[in-house]
Amino acid sequence: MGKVQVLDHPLLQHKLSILRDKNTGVKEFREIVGEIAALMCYEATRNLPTEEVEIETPVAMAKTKVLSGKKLAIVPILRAGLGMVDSMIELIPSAKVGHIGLFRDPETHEPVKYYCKMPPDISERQVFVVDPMLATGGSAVAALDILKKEYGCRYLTLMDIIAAPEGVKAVTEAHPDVDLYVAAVDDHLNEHAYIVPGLGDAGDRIFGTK
Ligand SMILES: O=P(O)(O)OC[C@H]1O[C@H](OP(=O)(O)OP(=O)(O)O)[C@H](O)[C@@H]1O
Ligand SMILES: O=c1cc[nH]c(=O)[nH]1
Ligand SMILES: [Mg+2]
Repeated sequence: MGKVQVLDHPLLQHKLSILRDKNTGVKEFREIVGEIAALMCYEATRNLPTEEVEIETPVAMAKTKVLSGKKLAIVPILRAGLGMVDSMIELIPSAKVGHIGLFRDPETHEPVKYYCKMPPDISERQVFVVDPMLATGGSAVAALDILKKEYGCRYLTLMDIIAAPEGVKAVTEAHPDVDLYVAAVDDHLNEHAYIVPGLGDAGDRIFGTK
């Protein structure tokens, strides 16, 4: 069973409150999504393997650590997941980026796939799938299905800023091997499958499309 970790660091909770505020404008919303993604990435990469290397500092020889193990990839679920990518790449500059385009059908709330492009060696990489919102879980489950079944990915982590309990349940049942990192688990979904209290439509607030 993958672990579900709710990252309740005070900095994350503070920034999340700004995102939730309906008066927060596009510029600040976008900046804070990036800041939250960086803080979450810091925690989600905590257990990456390291190896010892020897280097020469200006003062002496030193045995120090560098990242080892699998190469990394970041896979945003379009559109809203794009808002999390840049700040993560700043922390992990060697990561490759794949894209999965999914939108929720407004009537059925089922995910509809419209785009997919992955680095050629994605199956060998440790993949971080990112999206600000985990509502019904349909989009995240579909993205993880695509990565496993169509691309042979085996090492997957999911990062969402806000989750609904329904989404956490759907992902952990469909993909029990995948670790899930969220900054908050909210109360419930409303009749439009929006997270309550949530922050509204993350994609629209990042890109100013409403
Ligand atoms: O858990 P679910 O019920 O599937 O809902 C979550 C999905 O909905 C949002 O995307 P949306 O469909 O609004 O597309 P967008 O990012 O292009 O706005 C969000 O960014 C997730 O991808
Ligand atoms: O609350 C929600 C649910 C799905 N997608 C969003 O952007 N927000
Ligand atoms: Mg949207």
